[in-house]
Amino acid sequence: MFYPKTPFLRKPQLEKELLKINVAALPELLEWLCQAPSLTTYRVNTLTIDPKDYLHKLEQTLVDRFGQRAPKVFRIPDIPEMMCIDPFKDQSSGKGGKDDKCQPSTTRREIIVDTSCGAALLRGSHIYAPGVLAMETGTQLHECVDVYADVEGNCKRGTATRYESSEKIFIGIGIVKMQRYQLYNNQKDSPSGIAIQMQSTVSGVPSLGDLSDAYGLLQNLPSMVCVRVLNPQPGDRVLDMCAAPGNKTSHIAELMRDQGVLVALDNSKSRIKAMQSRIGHYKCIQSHVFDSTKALAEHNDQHNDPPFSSASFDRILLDAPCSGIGNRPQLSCASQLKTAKDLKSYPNIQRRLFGQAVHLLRPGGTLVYSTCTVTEAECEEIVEWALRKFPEIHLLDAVPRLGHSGLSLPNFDQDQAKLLQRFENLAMEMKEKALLSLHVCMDNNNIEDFDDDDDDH
Ligand SMILES: C[S@@+](CC[C@H](N)C(=O)[O-])C[C@H]1O[C@@H](n2cnc3c(N)ncnc32)[C@H](O)[C@@H]1O
Repeated sequence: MFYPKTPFLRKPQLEKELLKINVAALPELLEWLCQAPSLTTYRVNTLTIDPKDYLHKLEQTLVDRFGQRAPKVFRIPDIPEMMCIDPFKDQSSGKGGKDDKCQPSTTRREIIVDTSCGAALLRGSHIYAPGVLAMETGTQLHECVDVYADVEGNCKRGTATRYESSEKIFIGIGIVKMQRYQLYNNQKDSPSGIAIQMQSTVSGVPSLGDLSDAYGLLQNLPSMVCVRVLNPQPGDRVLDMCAAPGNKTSHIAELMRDQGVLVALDNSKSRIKAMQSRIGHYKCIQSHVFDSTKALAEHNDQHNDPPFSSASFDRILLDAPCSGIGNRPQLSCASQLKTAKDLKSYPNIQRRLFGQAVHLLRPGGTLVYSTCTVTEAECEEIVEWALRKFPEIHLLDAVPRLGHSGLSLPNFDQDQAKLLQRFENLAMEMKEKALLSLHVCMDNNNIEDFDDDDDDH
């Protein structure tokens, strides 16, 4: 059964480039990137529900769906708003996020999806109507089908015959909820709704669909750690420099108990618009379409709208645009990465954003820098550059600590690297970590009016 060992199967040039700029990109890392994390995590909106009540609600949903085989839900003290579902917890079989019982059958008909849909299925999603690339003629309602992802990208939407390819990835087994005529024959309206309800996948992650609602949001563990490291408090003045779609923004607002000012910037008009419709009800959030590389005003007048005066924020989150290679599983490489030039373009914008953040942070404030990628150039090298460029800042331990240390570099020793967090595991023993991310806590404390009472860390 074919399963990729690198996300760069179709882009070997890019893989070569990555290996050049990232010594950590060993074959194990590439293989790990192709695999889905086994942990599913929800963040509870603590302004609308008590996490204990949400836990019971989630447990009930799992029992209704899976009966006695329902996976365990658990919480950890450091992030009480996080619910973790791990099908392999306390089990000796299926270790490492793989369900060996989920196998294809020559007697079942096939459904083909693209690799981004395939990745979502491995994390527990169902297949929605627009995602079905191929369904064989004669496929019946409620029929059990094998689902494959097309790595080559050659399968045309509406294909009615079996799609032959040596590089199609078996994803799992599903039940048909929509037939061909519903998917492809309707000229007027584009089809919507669940077309194939997944029963099981090779990742072993329960096929629950997305249970996000007003009480809980499907969100990866490192994203939650990131906001917990920022440690926003009610009444703070916080800047989220690259905010859309606003998943970390709403977490910050909830930890602030919706009290204080949370400025959310993003340079994408459509993404800010979508974010406003989702989280516009928080009183503390002020969102703007704005280029954060220009967020610092030339003159220090009072500014309510961007650009802002220097030292005007207690805490800043810089969740930077990045190459996105750490978003697992990567069945074929991140859609924003087309060429080696794309890969090399990110450190430049990350440095420009970082420079603005340092000036906007008040003395004694906290800055968290995070990415969802693995390259040293976008992670440790950015931190090493910032420490050299801005002697007024220094690293603080990123707590709570659920990831590993960062990587040490020639000018960035192990003691410094230990203060960072990297959610990546080359030894493969911690597959539950969702995506890769790196956090830097900064505290520019050598400025004269440093407030000693502010004991953030
Ligand atoms: C990693 S995503 C942010 C995800 C978000 N923090 C969350 O948790 O939901 C990076 C965002 O940076 C935005 N972006 C890219 N360049 C920017 C810039 N110069 N100024 C502001 N936002 C920018 C992109 O539009 C994108 O929405």
